[in-house]
Amino acid sequence: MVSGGIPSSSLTQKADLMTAKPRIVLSSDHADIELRKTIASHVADLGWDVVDIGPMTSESTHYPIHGQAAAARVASGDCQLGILLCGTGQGIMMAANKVKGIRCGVCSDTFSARMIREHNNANMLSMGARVVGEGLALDIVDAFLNAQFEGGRHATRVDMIEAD
Ligand SMILES: O=C[C@H](O)[C@H](O)[C@H](O)COP(=O)(O)O
Repeated sequence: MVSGGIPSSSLTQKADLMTAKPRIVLSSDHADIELRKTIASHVADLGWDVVDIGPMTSESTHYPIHGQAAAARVASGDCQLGILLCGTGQGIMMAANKVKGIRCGVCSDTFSARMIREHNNANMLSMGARVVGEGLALDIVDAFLNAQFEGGRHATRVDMIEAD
């Protein structure tokens, strides 16, 4: 079927793009998979397409595996943003930041969560599941998701981070 010279398949693809939800990847180690599931539900309620790559059990695991797997989803463009959890948020953040194109910060407060996007154009947020409680974690997530990169002088600095 052709409408106005444009194949209907193209129109469908365009409509899909216009209605597509932004996608976010979540991962953690074993420190608190329940908090990760709570965050996943919260972020889905905010309208995000949530890709929760686990782990799905609390069996002891290694945070570099999960941090780098999630980071790869962001670096590839499959997901726009990512949220990570481990005991402190530190180890999984370090692992994620080894992936080129990833700017991940650990946050225990909402001000930092806003600023890592406004100034640092962070594309991943990490939190310590043994540091923050559920209420604060959700506030931190909201602050991160609601903030926008300001560009300008901050873009110059982020470009310096990204330079080889
Ligand atoms: O930065 C590392 C994270 O906090 C880990 O979640 C933590 O080291 C795991 O410790 P454990 O194996 O004693 O649960």
